[in-house]
Amino acid sequence: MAPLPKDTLHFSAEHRSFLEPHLPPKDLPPANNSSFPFTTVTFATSLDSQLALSPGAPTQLSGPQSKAMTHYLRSRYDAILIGVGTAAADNPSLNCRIEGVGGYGGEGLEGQPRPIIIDPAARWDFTTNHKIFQLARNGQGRAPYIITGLATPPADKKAILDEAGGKFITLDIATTGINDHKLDWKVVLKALSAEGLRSVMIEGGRIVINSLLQPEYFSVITSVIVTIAPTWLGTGGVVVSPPRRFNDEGKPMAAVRLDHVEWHPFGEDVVLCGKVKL
Ligand SMILES: NC(=O)C1=CN([C@@H]2O[C@H](COP(=O)(O)OP(=O)(O)OC[C@H]3O[C@@H](n4cnc5c(N)ncnc54)[C@H](OP(=O)(O)O)[C@@H]3O)[C@@H](O)[C@H]2O)C=CC1
Ligand SMILES: Nc1nc(O)c(N)c(N[C@@H]2O[C@H](COP(=O)(O)O)[C@@H](O)[C@H]2O)n1
Repeated sequence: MAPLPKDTLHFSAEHRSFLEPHLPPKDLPPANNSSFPFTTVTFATSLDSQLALSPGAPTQLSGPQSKAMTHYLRSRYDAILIGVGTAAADNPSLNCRIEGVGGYGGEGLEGQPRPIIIDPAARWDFTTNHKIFQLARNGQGRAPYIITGLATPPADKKAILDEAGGKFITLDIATTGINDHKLDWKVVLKALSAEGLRSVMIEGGRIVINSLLQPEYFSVITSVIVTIAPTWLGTGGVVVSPPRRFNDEGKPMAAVRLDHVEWHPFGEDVVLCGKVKL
């Protein structure tokens, strides 16, 4: 057997049962054009609700145990979704590095999620040297699908995607001003189902999460899994804080609340699982 890659991660069986009620069932039926995928919003945050020190500064919040948990999650979803801000800032791998999945001791690409990047104006400036494409070439991850509003995306980028096994998916976008593109998340999720993707974990960043955690989308969020790291990043970071809501009398109320909540310690971090309270 070929040696495992050096960055292979391990996640012990004893922690898996805690997560199970919040994950897609292993026997999910095939997706179809009118279904929504099993959708989990999942990210790592600081105690001051920040994803990173700044949009251009990749910030390790998860400790080793919760990082392994995130990779176990990646093995359980058909797709993993981020915004172009994250793609541009982090040059992420967006693969699963848990022992036993494809490229890490397993067969083919089994257990590797499809990366989805929300890029309405096709501004992500990628080359074949970006990690995601290197991993796809090495058989350690899948090539991305990029969701855009452009009917004709740039030919050079399309060629890179085609060669790697990825593609652009064009959707209708409401444009409300320069650099202000708004995709309807229900349209995005249905488009993933139409691609046969039955489940998706949405990792971030801030704009993605804050736009998704709004009442019109509560019904399509199946679960929420948040890693909380014992650190304050301080002012000026990338903050998760969805828009404030107001009740019928115009009084402010919480933007979102979770119920069916469970907490689990992973090393120095704690992982919160729950459902959006409707
Ligand atoms: N700690 C963690 O778990 C995670 C941390 N991060 C961090 O988050 C930061 C990036 O966050 P951020 O800058 O907010 O970027 P995002 O990844 O949220 O991407 C934002 C961009 O994606 C497009 N987009 C997102 N939502 C929509 C929508 N509903 N409709 C249309 N377009 C949309 C827009 O592109 P356009 O501007 O072209 O219109 C928008 O500017 C990075 O620092 C990264 O490290 C990211 C993920 C997880
Ligand atoms: N779970 C989690 N913990 C952190 O501390 C993080 N910074 C992130 N970031 C997300 O993971 C992506 C990087 O993934 P790869 O290791 O490159 O596969 C990053 O782009 C964020 O989406 N997540």
